[in-house]
Amino acid sequence: MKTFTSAGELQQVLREQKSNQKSIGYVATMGYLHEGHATLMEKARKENDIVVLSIFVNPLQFGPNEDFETYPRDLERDENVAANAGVDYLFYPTVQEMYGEEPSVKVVVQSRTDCLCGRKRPGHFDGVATVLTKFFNIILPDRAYFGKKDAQQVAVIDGLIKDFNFPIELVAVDTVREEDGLAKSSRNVYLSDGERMEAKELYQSLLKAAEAIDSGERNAAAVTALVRKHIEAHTHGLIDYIEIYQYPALKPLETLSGNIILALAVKFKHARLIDNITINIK
Ligand SMILES: Nc1ncnc2c1ncn2[C@@H]1O[C@H](COP(=O)(O)OP(=O)(O)OP(=O)(O)O)[C@@H](O)[C@H]1O
Ligand SMILES: CC(C)(CO)[C@@H](O)C(=O)[O-]
Ligand code: BAL
Repeated sequence: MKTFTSAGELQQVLREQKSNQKSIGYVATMGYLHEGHATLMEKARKENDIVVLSIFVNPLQFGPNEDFETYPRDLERDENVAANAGVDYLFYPTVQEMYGEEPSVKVVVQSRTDCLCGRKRPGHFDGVATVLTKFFNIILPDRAYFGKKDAQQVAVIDGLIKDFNFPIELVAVDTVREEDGLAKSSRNVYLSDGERMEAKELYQSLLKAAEAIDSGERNAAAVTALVRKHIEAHTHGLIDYIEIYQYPALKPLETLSGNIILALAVKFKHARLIDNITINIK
């Protein structure tokens, strides 16, 4: 595996690979890699000639009171995980390399952002879309791999790829979980032991809701109330949102039908966790 910090140098190497008809799979991350990330890389490894991984904690997608400064970082450890997962090229740019003194252009996402994390983190998806536009242009991937844990992000990137005509196949990968069901996340490292025990209840609450839906519950408010009650009873976390939408359109619905997403965000002391399930109601 070769690590690049220069966009120009990586771009040159990848353009040569493309001219040799090599297919390129791309995994975008903010680092502090875990098995969720490894699953994306391994899938990219199976489906492409070349695998590129980026590690970049993107300041544009963090709000002023969020955890940009304290986001966990460990390049040496990440290089090992990436090499073991079969990554060929690791791109690890500085903020200066990506944006210079100040970005002069940004991408604004116009739809699917007035709910969930888009509403709670104003400007977040503009930052995500801006940095991915740059990465897509630098890397020119054939396929790009993203996790369904960030389901709203997948929906927004789908729009970005279609609207800007990127010739990229978006591959959405199922959420990888700990044994007790907690979605793997770089931010889990900031949970105290007590919070870590409680955090498994997030997924349990979603499973409980899925059971209720399976048994015939079709009222969206009743389902979110059930999830709220479970989380309040079993954790000290602060609920940021529990919402249900059509997926991937992210349009509201009162009576459940078709493809839906039930998503939540809960704040613990030093970590805000998200999770979701999607269900196809026949
Ligand atoms: N548990 C997981 N299963 C599958 N994909 C995941 C998982 N966690 C993260 N990903 C995906 O990995 C990519 C990079 O995500 P990122 O680096 O933000 O990791 P993260 O663990 O989600 O971090 P955080 O939860 O702290 O935001 C995204 O496409 C994300 O959806
Ligand atoms: C896609 C991404 C790497 C863009 O910074 C980030 O939002 C993430 O890690 O999901
Ligand atoms: N996986 C989402 C990146 C973020 O929390 O900013």
